[in-house]
Order: sequence, then C-alpha cells, then structure tokens
Amino acid sequence: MYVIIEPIQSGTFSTVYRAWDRRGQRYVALKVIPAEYYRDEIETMRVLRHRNICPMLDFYGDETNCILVLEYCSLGDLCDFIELSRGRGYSAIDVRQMARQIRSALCYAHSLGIAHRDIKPENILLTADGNVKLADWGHAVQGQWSSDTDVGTDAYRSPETFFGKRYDNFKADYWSFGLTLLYALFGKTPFNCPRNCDGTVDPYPNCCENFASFVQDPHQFMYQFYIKPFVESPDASFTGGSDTLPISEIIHICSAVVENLVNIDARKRNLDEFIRVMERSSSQSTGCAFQSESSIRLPPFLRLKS
Ligand SMILES: Nc1ncnc2c1ncn2[C@@H]1O[C@H](COP(=O)(O)OP(=O)(O)OP(=O)(O)O)[C@@H](O)[C@H]1O
Repeated sequence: MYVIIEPIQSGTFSTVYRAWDRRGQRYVALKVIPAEYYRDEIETMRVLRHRNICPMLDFYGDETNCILVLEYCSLGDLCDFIELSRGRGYSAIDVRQMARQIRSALCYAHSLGIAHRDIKPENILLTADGNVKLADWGHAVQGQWSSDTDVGTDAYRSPETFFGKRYDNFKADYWSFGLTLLYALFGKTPFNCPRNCDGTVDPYPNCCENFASFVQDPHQFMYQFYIKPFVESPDASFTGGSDTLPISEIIHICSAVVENLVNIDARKRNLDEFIRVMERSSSQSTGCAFQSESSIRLPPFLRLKS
C-alpha cells in the first residue's frame, strides 16, 4: 500500500521515509520507530486534530517496528529549511505567521491537557503552501505537571526541567517555543544546555557561559548575542527568516520573546501576552521600539550604536 521512495531523516528514535500512498495517490511520510523506542506517540496522535499539527493518516506495525503514516510536509523541517536558505537569499519565513500557527497548535494541545515537551526547529514542519505543522509527539505527556528530567532537547529545554522538582509542562513548552522563534529569526540558539558541568542545576547554572550571562541580564545578553552581530554585519552568515522583516521589527519580536517566553521565571511566561505584544508593530510599541530612524526609543541594551 505504501511504496518507500527515499529516507528523509534518521532521528534519535526513528527513521522517516518519503513514500507513495497507492490508495490515496499522494506522498506520505512513514515514521518507522523500533519497538524498543516506541512511546505513546500513536495514542497521542490519534487525539490531535488541528490544522497546524502534522496529522497521522494511518499506522501499522509488527513486533520489531511501529510505523506511523503522516501527512508529507514537502518543505521539510524548519532547521533544514534555514540551513538551505543560508546565503541563497530566498529565505522567506514569515516569522509572525509561524508564531501564530505554533501558538494555535500549542494552545489546542494544552487545552486537551497535552504538553509537547520537545518543541524545536527540527519538529516544526513546513508545507508547500507556507504553513507550519507541529510534529514529533513522541515526548508528549498528558498532564500539566511533571518532574521528569530526561525529556526534550537540552538546547531548547527550560532551566526548571533539569531540577527534578515539580514544574509546569506548558510553561516549559513556552520556553522551547521562544527559543525556536529566536532560531527562526537569527539562525542560531544561545544555550547548549542550561545546567552545570557537574550535573547540578541549582542555584542558577554557570557551566554554559552564555546562560550565566543571560541569567545576569537577559536583555543585555540578547543584544550582545543576537542584535549586535546582526546589525553590525547584516550580510554575515546568519539568517533565519529575518530578511523579510525590518530590524526594528526583529528587535521588537526578540524583546517580546525574552519578556514572555524565554523568561527564567516560568510564572512570567505568557503566550497570550507574547502574541499581543508581537502583533503590535514596533512603531506602536512603548517599550523598545523605533519611533523613526532618527528618534530611537530603545532601552540602553537595544541601542544600535552603543
Ligand atoms: N511528515 C513529515 N514530512 C516531512 N518530513 C518529516 C515528517 N515527519 C518527520 N520528518 C523529518 O524527519 C525528521 C525526524 O522526525 P521526528 O522528529 O518525528 O523523529 P524523531 O526520531 O522523533 O526525532 P528526534 O531525534 O527529534 O527524536 C524531522 O526533523 C523532519 O526533518
């Protein structure tokens, strides 16, 4: 029924193939998961129906493998898309639209009590018509609270998930969402892993130098890590989708991410507030925005020629 055409990617827990669905007369993605790695992905995917979540069309399997038949997203994942775009000048990600769509998918899943727990560019798939689909629900969990320390991807994991104490899975998703957006804007992430070399996580991490600076002054860090290099060498080796946005808007979105998503204090992460601030163009914003090229009303950390 499904004819394998080529492998797309081998992930940690699976191999994904592009295949032809003879009955449906369409391309599909087959995610082949060895039985020993299989978690509750099928059960989760059966429940999820949302335009920005990659749908499971079918599933089958035997004692060795479990195979999920997924809608095929022909532009691949966000990470690959940005890599391909580098230096080719055709990157055209509408970061605001992407943010709206991921938010919509997340709100939907959270309303069902499901946390994704591995949001990152590799799990944001792009369709030919420019929409995004949140994929890979293999780490998802039913329930808002947990104390698991072995889920997700370090560079995108929120600090509190390393502590072994009870934390809010939904707020942890917001952090990962924020870092994914920063990746989409700038083509890089700041933290390898927000914890100490010796494995301890408390008090605040000091192993990852970037993370230590971030904890000290998040806005100043963002300026140094993202905005300054961006402004000083606009043609340099970055970018994500930022070519489509003026610098003032990029700064505006970056600032909204730091305030409302990538915030050390999980209680201050607020998805609705993030979207509300993001939707205002930078010129309408009061906090950190250009009023015009000559009259810049930015807090000191975002002054471009400091
Ligand atoms: N429906 C799809 N359409 C196109 N490409 C896909 C699709 N599903 C997955 N892929 C590709 O395969 C990759 C791996 O898929 P997925 O993340 O589901 O596997 P995984 O084994 O859980 O990965 P991980 O290493 O994150 O655990 C994705 O990053 C993407 O590039």
